[in-house]
Amino acid sequence: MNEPLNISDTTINLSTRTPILEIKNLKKSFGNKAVLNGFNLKLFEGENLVIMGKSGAGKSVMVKCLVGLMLPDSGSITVMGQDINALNRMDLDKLRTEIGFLFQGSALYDSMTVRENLEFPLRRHKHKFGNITDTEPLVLEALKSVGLENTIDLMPSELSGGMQRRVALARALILKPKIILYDEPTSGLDPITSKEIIELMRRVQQQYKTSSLIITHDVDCARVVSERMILLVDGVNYAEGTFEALKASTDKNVKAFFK
Ligand SMILES: Nc1ncnc2c1ncn2[C@@H]1O[C@H](COP(=O)(O)OP(=O)(O)OP(=O)(O)O)[C@@H](O)[C@H]1O
Repeated sequence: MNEPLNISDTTINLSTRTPILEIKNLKKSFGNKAVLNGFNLKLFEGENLVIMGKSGAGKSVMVKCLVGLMLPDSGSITVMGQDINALNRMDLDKLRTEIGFLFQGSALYDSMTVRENLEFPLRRHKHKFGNITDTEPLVLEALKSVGLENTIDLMPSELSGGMQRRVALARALILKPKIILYDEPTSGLDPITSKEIIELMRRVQQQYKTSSLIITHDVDCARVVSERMILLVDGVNYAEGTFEALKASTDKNVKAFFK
């Protein structure tokens, strides 16, 4: 296994921290095309970890393996100490409530109000909070954390693209996950709305004390939200370090990310 280029930064000390999510030696090929070639990752409690990779580098394949939508050829994924490939459906479903997702297309259900969209995960994962008869306080709390409590009875079509993404984040937060997985959280948004989402991601982390895995192409987003970054090149974690340390690197593959 190749060691990643460790662009060290003395301001972060990882040895004292516990990984909440760990990917070990993940491999996935399609035919004779190796997409993930022994990818490793540790997400520590309370950190914002950004993964950057060029288009086609295998970020989506990695996310699909992580959420159980795709089986890796080999390697392991451990979430809160549990190997996800060893879990039965029920236990996997339970564990999924500890991970909130904000995907690119984070589609809200068009035919449901904002309230109903947020109630959906509460009803689906009853085991987490029990059978809640009054969902309104939880719905309002989640909407408040994204600054949109006044949209509770609106339809998604009445919201701007940025507001829809914030509601989708509220829907991810309502189950109080320990980990949030953001896949291209700013894609398709104008620069001002992107900035709002980026600020919100920082606030959410402080308020909910989540650990976040953020997959993005957006260098600005990476600069603002990342505590640490991993650059995915040729199916492996090519380089790791803080944004500033990586940006200062003279390695040509690393420099290519910051042009
Ligand atoms: N189901 C599949 N069958 C065959 N090849 C696939 C499949 N899924 C992904 N690939 C291939 O794996 C490679 C990595 O794809 P992936 O979607 O993970 O890239 P990415 O890093 O997410 O790119 P982007 O930033 O453009 O979304 C691509 O070459 C893609 O064609």
